[in-house]
Amino acid sequence: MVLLIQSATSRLGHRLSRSCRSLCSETLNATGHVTSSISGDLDRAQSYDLVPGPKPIPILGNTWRLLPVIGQYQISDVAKISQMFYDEYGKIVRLTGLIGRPDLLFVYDADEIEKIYRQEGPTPFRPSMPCLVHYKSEVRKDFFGKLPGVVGVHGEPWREFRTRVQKPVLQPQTVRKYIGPIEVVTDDFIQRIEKIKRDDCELPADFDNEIHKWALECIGRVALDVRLGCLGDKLPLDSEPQKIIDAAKYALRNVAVLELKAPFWRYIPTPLWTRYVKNMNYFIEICMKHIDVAMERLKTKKALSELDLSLIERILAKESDPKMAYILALDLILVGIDTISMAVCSILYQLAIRPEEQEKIYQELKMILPDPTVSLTTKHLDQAVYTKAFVREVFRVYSTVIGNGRTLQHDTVICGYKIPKGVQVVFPTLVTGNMEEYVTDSKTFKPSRWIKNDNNEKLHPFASLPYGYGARMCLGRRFADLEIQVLLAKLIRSYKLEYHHQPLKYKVTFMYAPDGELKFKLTKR
Ligand code: HEM
Repeated sequence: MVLLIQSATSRLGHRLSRSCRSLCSETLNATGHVTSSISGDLDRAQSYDLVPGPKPIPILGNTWRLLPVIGQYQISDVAKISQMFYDEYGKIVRLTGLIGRPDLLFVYDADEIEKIYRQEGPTPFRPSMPCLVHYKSEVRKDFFGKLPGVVGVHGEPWREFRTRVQKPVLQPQTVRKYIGPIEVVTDDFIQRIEKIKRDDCELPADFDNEIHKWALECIGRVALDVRLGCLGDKLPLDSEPQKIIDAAKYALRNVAVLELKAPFWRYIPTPLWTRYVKNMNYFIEICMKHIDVAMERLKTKKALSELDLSLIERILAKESDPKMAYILALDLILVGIDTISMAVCSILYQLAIRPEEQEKIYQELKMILPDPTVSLTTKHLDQAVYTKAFVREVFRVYSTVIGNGRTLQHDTVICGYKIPKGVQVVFPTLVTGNMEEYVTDSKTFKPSRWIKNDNNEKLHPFASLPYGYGARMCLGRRFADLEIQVLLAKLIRSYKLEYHHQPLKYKVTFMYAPDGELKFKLTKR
């Protein structure tokens, strides 16, 4: 998934002097707190043109900085660029001259971020996934029609679709029903780990691919009511699971390129774009096939109450048109694989390089699950308080989705500047979550900060929002939390995780995750 940040990547070629830093930070440096307000007087606000930021070059604007060959910078620099913007220009930074898209405005002020989120209205507009928007609204308009889902959809069609699916997807009772199924998938994953592990207990260099398959298998269980079979041994090349793995891998590797580089596919169907469309068509085919089977099953199922049904069965039972279920499944699959698998790569890496933290988690799990073979329940997961705090701290320090954003739907005062409607505001969570001003002792990795905060330590609620905020907040967050908790409860309760190679750097491919071979050593406890 690509929440905004996207083309924000335009690279900074030049430096601005300190005198050009934004109003917000100037005010903050002088007084210790921010005085501007988005609800401030539009007439008295400073002109938008005065917002600091890198200057575009003629014709190519700022997009050139990502062009192959002449561009000096890579997609992987996004996180660095985001920090650089703040260091160079202050708390509000404007990036103009991006070909084929509106200006981007980076806001590094948690108070202003809070105000923007809180006044976003009933149909927040998150600028994201331009490829998917084009695919849904132009290429396959015939299929998506008037209710094209939630991802890449805005205004009333988004609100109506989200309202119709939100309750079952977010209801704790529905999500809880998946502890068992996700545990079964995770047991299979652990069995597979045992098979691929070398004699010295080291996992293969491409272990991230295995995590990806586990995420695919989990999402198949949630969104399609099916075991896709991605964790099987020696899958034939033309088997359905292998084809799904390839399609998901293709999306992971190429969508960032399509979306973050100059958007030529908007004007001509480049080979990469043609393959993208083929891939998406394949995902639709898979969703339709499995949901049609679920529908047939539902016809003969005797459910006493709504809660006896699976997520997809609940949607199917309520909607006259199965298309709602097809499209929901597609949306969940599209954003529910890379997010979770990259988050898990990051969490496992952090566990492996922080043995003391891992030991605390192991002790907690050992206490909750004296017998590691018992089936997990909600009660077990609720008790894993330190484990959850660890995950939350990984999200603060290494936010998997490095930022979120909104397209302004009316003129707004931000940090004392009058920002016109239509500008895309970026909230760089990765930077704000690590700012001392908002988080006490921000450079220290400290899970306990999420458990009790009785030392008056600062933890601004809008500095680190891994799942976004408000009406558009992550629809899959309860499933994401559940999948991560089940995996950690199973893996860390029974294995010691280590990493004995060169430290890995984090980089953005699509998500923010460690870059390199995850050759963990996994020893049975
Ligand atoms: C750790 C993993 C994940 C992270 C960090 C994450 C993060 C996010 C964020 C930041 C947003 C944007 C929210 C906003 O605009 O305020 C989002 C949206 C969304 N996420 Fe997740 N997500 C994760 C996993 C998942 C999973 C597993 C699913 C599916 C089962 C999912 C489904 C969605 C959907 C459908 C949206 C779009 C919601 C809408 O626009 O109405 N996410 N996610």
